[in-house]
Amino acid sequence: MDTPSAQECPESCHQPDLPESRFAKNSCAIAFHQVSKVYSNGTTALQEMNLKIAESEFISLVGPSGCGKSTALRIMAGLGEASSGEIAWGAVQADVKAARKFWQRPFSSKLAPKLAFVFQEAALMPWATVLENVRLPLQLVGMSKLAARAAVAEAIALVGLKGFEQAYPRELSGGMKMRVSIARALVTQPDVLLMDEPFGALDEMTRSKLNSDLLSLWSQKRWTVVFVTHNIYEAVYLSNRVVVMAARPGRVVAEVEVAVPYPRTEEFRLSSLFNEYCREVSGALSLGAGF
Ligand SMILES: Nc1ncnc2c1ncn2[C@@H]1O[C@H](COP(=O)(O)OP(=O)(O)OP(=O)(O)O)[C@@H](O)[C@H]1O
Repeated sequence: MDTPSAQECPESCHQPDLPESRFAKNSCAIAFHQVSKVYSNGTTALQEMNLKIAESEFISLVGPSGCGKSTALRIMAGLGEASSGEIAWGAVQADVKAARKFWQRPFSSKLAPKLAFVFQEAALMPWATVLENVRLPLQLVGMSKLAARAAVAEAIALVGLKGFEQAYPRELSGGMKMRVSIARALVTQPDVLLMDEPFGALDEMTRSKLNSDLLSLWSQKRWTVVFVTHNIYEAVYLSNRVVVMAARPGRVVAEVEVAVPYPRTEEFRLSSLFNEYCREVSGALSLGAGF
C-alpha cells in the first residue's frame, strides 16, 4: 500500500477543553490501537498499546526506564515500525507498514500532519551559528535563505534567543542550547511536537524556566505535544493528561487527567492540588511496577 486511505479518526478521541484551538473540535491527532513492538532480539517493548491524543492536547508519557516511552514516540514519528496494531494520524489512517512512507511525504503534503522531534541532547552543529542551526530543517527541504529568513527569525524570537543569532553553540549554556533545539523544531511550524526528555539533562532552575516558557509557547501555538519525561512534577505541571506506563512488557497502566486550566502559575506548582496529582501519578507508577 503506497498511500494510506483517508478515514475518520476514532470518534471517542479524548478531547480536552481547550479554548481557541486552531484545530477542529473533537479531532484526533494520533491514535494507537493495540500497537505492539517486538524488537529483533525478542524484547517486547510495547504490548497492545492503546492511546488517543486529541489535536492541541499536551500529554506526557511517564514510566520506568525500559517501559517503551521512546519506542512509542519513535513509532508516532514514523522513525520505527510497529510489529502489529493500527496507527492513525489526524484524519489519515495508516496501516503500520505504510507508516514510514507516510511520514516521508514532503512538508507540503495536505494529508500529513507536520511533525517535529526534540531529543534530550540538543544535537547542534558546533561549527554553525544559532541562525544556521535553526535554519537547517528548511535548508534540507530546499528552501532558500531568503525564503527561510522570516520563519527562522520568528522561531528564534519565540524561544527568547533574539540577539544570539550569530552565536556558536560553544558560547551558549545548556538551557540556551535546548532553546535552539526547540527553535529548530518550531521553524517548520509543526502540528505535532514530539519531545523525548528534552529537559532531562538540565539543572532544576533551568528546567523549571523552560517548562514555563514551553507552556507559554504552547498556549500561543496549540501544537499537539507528546512529552516523555521521568519527572512526575514536570509531567503534571505541563500536561492535560499524564499517561503512566509500566515495563516488561511496555504498556499503559493509567491515565491521569490534570483538570487544571491554563495558564498554569507558580501557585499551582506550590498548591496541595498539584501534590495530589503528583501522588496519583506516583501511585499509578508504583502499582505498575508491582510495589
Ligand atoms: N533497537 C533496539 N533493539 C532491541 N531492543 C531495544 C531497542 N530499543 C529499545 N529496546 C528495548 O526496548 C525496551 C523499551 O525501550 P525504550 O527505549 O523504548 O524505553 P524507555 O521507556 O524510553 O526507556 P528510557 O526511559 O530508559 O529511555 C527496553 O527493554 C529496551 O532495552
